[in-house]
Amino acid sequence: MKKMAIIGAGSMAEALISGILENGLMDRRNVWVTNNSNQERLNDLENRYGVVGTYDLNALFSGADIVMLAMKPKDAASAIDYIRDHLRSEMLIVSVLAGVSTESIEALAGKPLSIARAMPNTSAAVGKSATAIAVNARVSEEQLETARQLFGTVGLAEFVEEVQLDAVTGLSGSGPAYIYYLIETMEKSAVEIGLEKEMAKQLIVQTLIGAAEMVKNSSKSPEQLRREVTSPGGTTEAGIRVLEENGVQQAFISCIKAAAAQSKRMGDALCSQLQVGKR
Ligand SMILES: NC(=O)C1=CN([C@@H]2O[C@H](COP(=O)(O)OP(=O)(O)OC[C@H]3O[C@@H](n4cnc5c(N)ncnc54)[C@H](OP(=O)(O)O)[C@@H]3O)[C@@H](O)[C@H]2O)C=CC1
Ligand SMILES: O=C(O)[C@@H]1CCC=N1
Repeated sequence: MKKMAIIGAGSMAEALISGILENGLMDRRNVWVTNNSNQERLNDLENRYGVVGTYDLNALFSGADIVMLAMKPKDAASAIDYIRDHLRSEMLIVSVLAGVSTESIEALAGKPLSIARAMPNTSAAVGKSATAIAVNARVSEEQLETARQLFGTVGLAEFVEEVQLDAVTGLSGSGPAYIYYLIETMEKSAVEIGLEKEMAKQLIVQTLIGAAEMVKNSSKSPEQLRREVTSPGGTTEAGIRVLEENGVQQAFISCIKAAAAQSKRMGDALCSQLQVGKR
C-alpha cells in the first residue's frame, strides 16, 4: 500500500484513519484526505493524526494506489463526477457507501474500475470493526489481499457476495448504534433505580464485554447462555418477561430488517437513476 486518497472526511473516514494508523499499516504521511468544503475539519484531522488534508486533486491522487470513497451515498454522484478524471483502472477503489453497488460506482465514473465495496462500522477506530467486503470481477488477487489487510487491521474482515451487503449494513454497519441505544437505555434505568451514572456505565460496559466474550468463546448458544442466567422464579426471569410482553425481540428483528431494506432502497434508487442492473 503506497498511498491512500480518502474522499470524505466524516465519522467513518476518521474511524478508519484512526484504526489504520494505530496498527501501523500505513505511514501517516501517505494517508491523504479531502472533503466537500470543510477546511477546519481537514486541519483537525491533520493535527490529530498527522495525515495530509487537501483540496488539490492532483496532489491528492498523485501516486495513490488506493482511493477510498467515504462520502454519504447521496453525495456519491457529485463527488465521483468531481474526481472522475483522476480515477485509473489500476487503482483499488474502496467504497464504504451504504447501498451503492460496484456497478453504480463504475457507471458514475463512466469507466471500468477495480472496486472493493466494504461495510465496516465505526468500531474500526478501536480496531474492532466487523467488516464485510465484496469485490467486483476486476479486482486482482493482490488488490483483494490489500482490501483484506486494510480492513483486517481494523477488526474482523470477511468476504461476502455483494448481494449480502444490504443485510450486513442493517446488521453490523448500523449495529454499533443499536448497542449504544441499549447502553443509553440501561444507563437511564440504572439512574432511576438509584445508581450513580458513572458507576452504572462501568457496570454496563463490563457486562456487555463479558457477555460478548462469552458468546465468542463458549461452545454454548446465546440462548443457552441466557437460560443459565435465568433462575426459575428469579430476577432475570422477571426482567425478561417484561421484554417479551413488550415485543422487544420482534422490535429488534424489525429494526435490523428496516435498516437492511433502507440500504437496498438507497442502492436500487441509484441503480434505476443510472440504468444499471439492480442487485
Ligand atoms: N457512520 C457510520 O457508522 C458508517 C458509515 N458508512 C458509510 O460511510 C460513508 C460516510 O458516512 P459518515 O462518515 O457517517 O458521513 P459524514 O457525514 O460524517 O461525512 C461525510 C463526508 O463526506 C464529505 N463529502 C460530501 N460531499 C463530498 C464531495 N462532493 N467530495 C468530497 N467529500 C464530500 C463531507 O464533507 P463536508 O463536511 O465538507 O461536507 C464529509 O467529510 C457513508 O456512505 C456511509 O454509508 C459505512 C459504515 C458505517
Ligand atoms: O446510517 C447509515 O446510513 C450508515 C451506514 C451504516 C451505518 N451508518
